[in-house]
Amino acid sequence: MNDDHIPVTVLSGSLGAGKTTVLNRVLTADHGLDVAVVVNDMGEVNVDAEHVAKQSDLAGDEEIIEMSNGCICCRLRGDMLDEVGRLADRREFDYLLVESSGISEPVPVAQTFAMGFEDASFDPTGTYELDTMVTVVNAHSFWESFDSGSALTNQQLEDDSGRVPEEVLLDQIEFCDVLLCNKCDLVPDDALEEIEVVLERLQPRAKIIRTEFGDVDPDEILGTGRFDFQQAQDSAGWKHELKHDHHHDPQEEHGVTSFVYQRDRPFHPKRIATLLSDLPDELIRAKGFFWSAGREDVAMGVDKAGTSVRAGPSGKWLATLPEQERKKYFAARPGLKDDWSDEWGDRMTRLVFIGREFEEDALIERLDDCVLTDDEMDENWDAYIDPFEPQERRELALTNQ
Ligand SMILES: Nc1nc2c(ncn2[C@@H]2O[C@H](COP(=O)(O)OP(=O)(O)OP(=O)(O)O)[C@@H](O)[C@H]2O)c(=O)[nH]1
Repeated sequence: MNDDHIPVTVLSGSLGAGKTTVLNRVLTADHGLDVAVVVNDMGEVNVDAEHVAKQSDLAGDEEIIEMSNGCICCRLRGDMLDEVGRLADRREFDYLLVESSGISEPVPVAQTFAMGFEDASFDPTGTYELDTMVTVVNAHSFWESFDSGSALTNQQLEDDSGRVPEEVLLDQIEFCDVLLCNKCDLVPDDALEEIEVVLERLQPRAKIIRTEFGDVDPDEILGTGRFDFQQAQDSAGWKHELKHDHHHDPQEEHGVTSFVYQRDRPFHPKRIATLLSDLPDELIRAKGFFWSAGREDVAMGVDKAGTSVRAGPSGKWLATLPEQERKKYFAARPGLKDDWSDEWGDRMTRLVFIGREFEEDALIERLDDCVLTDDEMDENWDAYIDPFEPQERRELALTNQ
């Protein structure tokens, strides 16, 4: 921690998860810090900021900056920096707490503080230091979504990039240092254990803390020094499982299962597209890439968050790169070569599935039915219709709602 930098904690979490409640708790707690606050509301009126000011009974010299009519992860990125730059000029506070809107993507918000933003007049890197990324999870709606076997949230708002709340919530969970499992009073204890297992599977690095009405010890979210951009970026459970694909056997705990599906033969494009549009509802997360026969140029990415499924071209196979470039790539990433095949290079399938009470054997069998048969291996794959790349769009969003 740089002593002359102002530490920053960012609170994320879906709408109504309890971010403002946590913020108020922290502002009224006795931690000896002068905290300045940025509150990002999406609505016309800055309800939260008014609420915070009222509830926390802030003295006139405390600072609350309201950012509304846009999201600090996209449209208001530069504006937020201008504001915190002005704040820093006065330096009458020693901690900055940011409540992002429910639909803010955490990565760009973190990047804004950790690396600055090209369009902004203020460069935060000499003044601020990102200390802790906190995600508040609404345990009650998270749990209900399990039981309904469907969405992780039932809000239908899309953010500016057209992503649905479930995808954003998963980003918020997968990219954070501390997870506050809030509204625990509304959920029975055994369900809480299950929720924790799911959260751990999705995000093994984060510290998980159960809260009711945001009753967290401020030390758990202020001045923790836990944030590390690279670690946060690499910390998603699915990345962890892919990288340490030590266990292809399903890992089961409290009915929560995760496993890596890996095959070196391609899928039949039509069959895998059909399967991807009909994945079990109990699957909370699917992520990774696969080889679709006929697409020896690009890997297909899969991203399932709750009910939303996206599948489409996600990057060239390394095997398509010129020898020199490929060598450089491998040199920088030892260990990557382990899976290389003489015939097909890195063309292969590696998919991580995380779900609750779903029948993994049945899913594995269905996936295996999508893999090319011996006869199909000898066919002309170019004749297959590619459902993953329609004319106008590079990405096909398969949404099975
Ligand atoms: N039962 C229960 N209610 C809670 C808890 N935490 C917060 N609430 C209530 O849930 C509602 C939403 O809480 P907020 O703190 O405003 O949530 P938020 O995440 O800031 O919401 P947005 O700013 O709209 O995204 C409020 O009515 C809170 O009083 C909790 O642990 N249990």
